[in-house]
Amino acid sequence: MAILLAPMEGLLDYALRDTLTRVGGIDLCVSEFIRVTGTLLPERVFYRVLPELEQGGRTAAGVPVRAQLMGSDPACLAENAARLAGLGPAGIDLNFGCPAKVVNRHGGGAALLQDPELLQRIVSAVRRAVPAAMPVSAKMRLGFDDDRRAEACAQAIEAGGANQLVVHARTRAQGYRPPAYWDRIADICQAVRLPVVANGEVWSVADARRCLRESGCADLMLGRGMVADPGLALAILADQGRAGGRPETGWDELRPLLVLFWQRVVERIEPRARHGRLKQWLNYLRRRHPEAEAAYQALRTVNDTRVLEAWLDEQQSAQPGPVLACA
Ligand SMILES: Cc1cc2nc3c(=O)[nH]c(=O)nc-3n(C[C@H](O)[C@H](O)[C@H](O)COP(=O)(O)O)c2cc1C
Repeated sequence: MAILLAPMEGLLDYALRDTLTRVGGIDLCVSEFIRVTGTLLPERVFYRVLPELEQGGRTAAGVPVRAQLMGSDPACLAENAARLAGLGPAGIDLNFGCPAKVVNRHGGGAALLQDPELLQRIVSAVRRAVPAAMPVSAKMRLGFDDDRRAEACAQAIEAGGANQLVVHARTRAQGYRPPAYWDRIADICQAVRLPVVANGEVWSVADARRCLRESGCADLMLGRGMVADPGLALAILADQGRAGGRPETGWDELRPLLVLFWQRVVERIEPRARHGRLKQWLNYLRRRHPEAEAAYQALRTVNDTRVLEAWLDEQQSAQPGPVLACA
C-alpha cells in the first residue's frame, strides 16, 4: 500500500511537506499547482513552488515530490513540463480537479472534465515532452456539474499515456461537502487498467478502511486529514498491518513539529505571510487539540510576530504551561 500527500495550494507548501514527511508513512508528495497560462515559465517559478528541486526532488526526510501543473493548452503545458522535468522532480502531475471559478472560466482545472478529448491531448503532449522514465500522473474529480463522464475522463487520461490517476471522489459542483463517493472510484477502476489512487474525506483509520473497501483501491492520497493529524498515515499503515501500532498524535509530539515548521517558514516565506501560514495549520490542528485552538484564537486577534515567537519559544521549551500566556 502507498500513501500520497495531497497537493493543497496555499497550505501544503514546502514547509509543511518537510514537516509532515518527517513524521513518516508518506511515500510520495504532490506539489501545489503551478499555473501555466500561455508562457514558458522561468525556472525560478518552479524552484519557488518546489524548493525540493534543489535537493534531488525529495523532502529532507527523503520522500519524493512530484510537480503539479495546471493549464488547458496542451502545447504550452508540454513545453513547461519539459523544462520542469529537466530540474529533476519525481514526476509531473496534471491538475484536472481545481474548482476555482477563475481557473474554470479559463478552461482549466475541473472544467477540463467536460472535454475528455482535450484531456487526452494534454496528457499525451506532456507524456511525449518528458523523458520516458519520468512518471506522468493526473488528478481528477468525478466531473464538473455531474459524474456522468467520470469513466470517459479516466479512459482519456489512460489513453494519453498517464502512469497513475488520483481520483478525488466528488464533482466540482459537490465542492468539499461530505460525503465523498468512494464507490464511484471503484467504477473507474473497472474502466481502466492504470493504477488508481483514492482520495477524499479520509480523516481517520476507520474512514481509510471504508475508502479502501468501497473504492477497491490499494493506495490512498491524504490531504486535510493528514494536516489535522500528522500521525494519520502511520496509523493507517498500522491498521493495515504494514507498520507497528500507533496512538493518535498527541500535543507533545506536535510541539516540536510546530517549531520545526516555523523554522522552515522563516527560511522560505516573506515576513508578512508567515503568521498566516502558522494560523492556517493551527486551524486544522484545533479540530483535535485544545492547545491549538487557544493558540489559533490568540493569533487571530493579535497580529504580532513577537507574540507568535514567544508562543513558539514556549512550545520549544516544552514546559507544560499556559498556551500563549503572553497574549
Ligand atoms: C486548501 C486546499 C488547496 C488545494 N489545492 C490543490 C491543488 O493545488 N491541486 C490539487 O490537485 N488539488 C488541490 N486540492 C484538493 C486536495 O488535493 C484534495 O483532493 C482534497 O482536499 C480532498 O482530499 P482530502 O479530503 O483528503 O483533503 C486542494 C484542497 C484544499 C482544501
